[in-house]
Amino acid sequence: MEVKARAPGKIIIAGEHAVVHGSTAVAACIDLCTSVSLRFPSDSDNNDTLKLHFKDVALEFSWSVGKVKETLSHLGSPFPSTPTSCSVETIKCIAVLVEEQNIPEAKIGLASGVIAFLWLYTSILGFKPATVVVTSDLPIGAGLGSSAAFCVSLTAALLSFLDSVSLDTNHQGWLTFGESDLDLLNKWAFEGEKIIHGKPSGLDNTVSTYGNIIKFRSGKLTRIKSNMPLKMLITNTKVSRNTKALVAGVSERTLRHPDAMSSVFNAVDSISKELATVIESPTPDDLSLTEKEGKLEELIEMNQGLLQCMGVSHASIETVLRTTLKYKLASKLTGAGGGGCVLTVTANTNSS
Ligand SMILES: Nc1ncnc2c1ncn2[C@@H]1O[C@H](COP(=O)(O)OP(=O)(O)OP(=O)(O)O)[C@@H](O)[C@H]1O
Ligand SMILES: C[C@@](O)(CCO)CC(=O)[O-]
Ligand SMILES: [Mg+2]
Repeated sequence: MEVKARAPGKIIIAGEHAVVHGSTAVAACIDLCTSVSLRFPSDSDNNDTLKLHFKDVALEFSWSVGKVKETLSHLGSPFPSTPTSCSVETIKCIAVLVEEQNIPEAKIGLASGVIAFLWLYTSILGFKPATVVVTSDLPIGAGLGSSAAFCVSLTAALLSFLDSVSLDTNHQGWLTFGESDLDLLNKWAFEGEKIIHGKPSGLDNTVSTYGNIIKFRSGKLTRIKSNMPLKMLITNTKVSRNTKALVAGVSERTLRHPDAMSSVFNAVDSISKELATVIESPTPDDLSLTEKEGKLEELIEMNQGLLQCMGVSHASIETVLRTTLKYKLASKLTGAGGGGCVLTVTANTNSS
């Protein structure tokens, strides 16, 4: 039996990093997805292996299910309906299973994704042999939420085997989860993100799980209905970075300058809220569209300035900003920054 699940990546239109510290953020999913296929061997295969294949980075892992069980069975897995954090001790136990796989030094950054896989797999399905294959349209580690899309698509594939989860409505040939199951999916995916990111806000997994455009603050999402066309260009600087390290860097700066950083986070909160209002408000004519686009561009520029204050911009991002400014286009980094992707508003009525 084989199941295939997919989940989208995202752009953060406003509020990254500040959202980790309690500010509002606005994010939208994009039509680039990560897909996970999960296949159980037939009884006649007499197979005792759990295999994981990261196709995009050409890495294959395999474990004897007996060995995985020996390492983790004391936890009482599976506990699929109880999204549970992976403790530091358990991460250490799983890390031993990952170290045995001898990941080449150049790809060692992917190890946290493998730990997240083993935690989600064993917590939801227990100790069963299977082959899991991961492929993605998304650049990995570039700010478009590849880690969240991985956690959400993997969790969706795993949960689809539970009797309690009902998959019904057909959406473009894919079955979807019902509202209460989406909540379970999102909570488990968040546990995976915690292993990869350290201290995620939950924004990325939430927008990947629920889709469309959302406003998000302190773990709570509000769906947004856009009342204007939103045209954005995404530029990948191809400078690789690591979200966990960037988030930790902002927290350290916050410890050094608590008052100043608190003002920065408050300003971002106001920007995200105003941006959401602009997107949602009615656009009766071309004149109001031009006015709204102007506001959107200004808010994007202001958010970028504050991201610079947080210390997460990068020379490669500044180069894209200077280039788009030549064409009077507003840009900001999207995701964790430090390289990765830049978002540019390409307004409909901008003729310059
Ligand atoms: N297709 C994939 N194959 C294997 N591992 C993946 C894949 N997609 C994501 N990952 C895991 O996610 C990690 C990248 O996550 P990271 O949070 O640093 O970047 P991102 O999610 O792309 O950007 P951001 O968090 O800023 O949106 C990788 O190191 C790997 O562990
Ligand atoms: C940098 C950050 O705000 C977004 C990463 O896409 C981290 C998070 O919200 O978890
Ligand atoms: Mg990520």
